[in-house]
Amino acid sequence: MSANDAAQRRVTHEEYLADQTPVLTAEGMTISYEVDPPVIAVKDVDLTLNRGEILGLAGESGCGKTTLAYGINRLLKPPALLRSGSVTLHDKDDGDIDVLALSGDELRAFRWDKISMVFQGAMNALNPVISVRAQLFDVFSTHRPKMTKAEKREASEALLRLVGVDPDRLDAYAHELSGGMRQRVMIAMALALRPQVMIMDEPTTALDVVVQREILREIMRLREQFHFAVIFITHDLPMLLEISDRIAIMRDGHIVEVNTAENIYAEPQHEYTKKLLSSFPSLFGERGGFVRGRSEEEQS
Ligand SMILES: Nc1ncnc2c1ncn2[C@@H]1O[C@H](COP(=O)(O)OP(=O)(O)OP(=O)(O)O)[C@@H](O)[C@H]1O
Repeated sequence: MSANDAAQRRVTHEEYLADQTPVLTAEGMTISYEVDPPVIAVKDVDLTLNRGEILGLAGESGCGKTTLAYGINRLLKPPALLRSGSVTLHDKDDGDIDVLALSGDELRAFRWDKISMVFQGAMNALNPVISVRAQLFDVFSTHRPKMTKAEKREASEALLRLVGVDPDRLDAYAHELSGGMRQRVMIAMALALRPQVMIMDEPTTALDVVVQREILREIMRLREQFHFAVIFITHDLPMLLEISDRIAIMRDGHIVEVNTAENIYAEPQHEYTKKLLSSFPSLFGERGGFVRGRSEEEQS
């Protein structure tokens, strides 16, 4: 094989995985909604997230993506019920943590610190009547009680700068911010304690395309800087192909295929993946490259 061939050869999923270290493993996850009749939303799902990796979770509305994410982060509320499964965080400091065994206080300490979540529609997650400052301070007060007020202010300002929000917005309330800014503030909160895993559930879906792309770029840049891993949930497969290292395709509660983004695009194995890909005609034109690779100027 020539050097050129080797450079161009796509790696197989196995080759890709051989270079990776898992940060989160979920096994045998089955989650139901105990209504009449019960809805089994997630069916015997296994999912491994590697350190520093962006794993896209794609699939059409109602296939169980959000339910799986909530199950992994212990956010399920009745009538949702985790019927079976295990979730292990392979913590870089404390070794393996059995997430499902954490008690109330342990769980509060764990969330945001080890795994944080950016929800669909930040307006629901941010409290509209409390200032951005108070919400960021609250994360620090709960998890880093020794921090002084000055340290919290400094850290909060630095976080806002990181996500491209002017620190003078600290005194603003969520309802005074644009949708894009709210989502950035949410990302800042999720980054506050430098978690090893971030779960992002449709974090940019409600935003216009320009703001969406800006925020995706920020997420990619921050990931390079802080090496967190991301489970990125969306039904927008073209976007996932741009930003993800690997993609898991979910359908009707099952993960039907997982592979590197390149292999999912070039050699989809499952019929449903093929169908999903073909439902985005734009994929068969020139691919975007808007987040990775080319700069704005090069694209224009
Ligand atoms: N509270 C509930 N009671 C009963 N069924 C529910 C409830 N919440 C969700 N479901 C069902 O569980 C299944 C999975 O829903 P889920 O929200 O996880 O899907 P999703 O892939 O995240 O969809 P979307 O992209 O629309 O958010 C769906 O069939 C949904 O109707």
